[in-house]
Amino acid sequence: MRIDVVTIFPDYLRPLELALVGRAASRDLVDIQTHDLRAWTHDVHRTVDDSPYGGGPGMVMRPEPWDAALRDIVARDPSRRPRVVVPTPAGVPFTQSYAAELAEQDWLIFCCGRYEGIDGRVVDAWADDEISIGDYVLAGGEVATLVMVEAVTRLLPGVVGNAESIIDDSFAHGLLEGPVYTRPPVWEGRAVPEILRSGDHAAIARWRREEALRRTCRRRPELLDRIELSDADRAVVASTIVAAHGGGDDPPVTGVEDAVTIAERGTIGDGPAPSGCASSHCS
Ligand SMILES: C[S@@+](CC[C@H](N)C(=O)[O-])C[C@H]1O[C@@H](n2cnc3c(N)ncnc32)[C@H](O)[C@@H]1O
Repeated sequence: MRIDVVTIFPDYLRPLELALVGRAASRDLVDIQTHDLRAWTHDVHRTVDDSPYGGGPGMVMRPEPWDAALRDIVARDPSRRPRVVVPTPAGVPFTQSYAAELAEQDWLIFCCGRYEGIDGRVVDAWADDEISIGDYVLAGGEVATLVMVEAVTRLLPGVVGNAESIIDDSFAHGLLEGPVYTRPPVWEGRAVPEILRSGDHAAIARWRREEALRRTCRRRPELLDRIELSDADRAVVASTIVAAHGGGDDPPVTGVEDAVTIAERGTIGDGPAPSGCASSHCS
């Protein structure tokens, strides 16, 4: 995959030279090029912004340098058509499935806005995607691009050594991943759940599924509404909700719809663990 990033702060993208993404680049699994938008300006001050039409605070990035930069970069490989991504808090939420979709492309260009953002006309002319990494406002698109490039790159074939770890990640099956443990077996008086040391792989898989369901139910119950749940899954969800209510006065819970309803009422939280849960995170 080829990735181009256009920014007025190329040094901000230097983390892409490090760790997993840096290693992927050095192994030619991804080719990442960073470009300084100011290279496509023609005035002595290398101006990329101007005041907003209609008044108001801040500055807006002018369309001409963006258009010139994108034309130039695209012309470097006429045989391919890139997918152009503009990070913006006003965009569509970035998710794991969005990352997977972008990982299918063979060329991505990220356009890092600054100030009040990029002139809407050049966004309309070029952007295939306008993506938000969350409901908060950053100072620029560089950090959002780092987030997206890392999430996409680790899905490229060969990048993550043990590809199975990707398969079990949070969101891969629509659930949050449960807690994980390593040696020592007891740390500061806290023991690793016995089941994980049992060698019974079927029981371990079941336990992990249940932990994932409990955690998702407590922290992101709306995710449960988007996936198929077996009867066994539903029983885990129901017991989690009952436990979160102290096993108490609420009517019996029959399914995910109830979980979501209760969650929407704001009455479910990281409450007490369902009985039988061995994880320290559940106690
Ligand atoms: C200060 S923000 C502009 C915010 C803009 N006035 C708005 O409210 O939508 C400057 C740049 O940071 C980037 N940015 C800020 N928050 C972001 C987010 N949550 N997701 C993606 N990009 C973001 C975008 O590139 C944006 O153009």
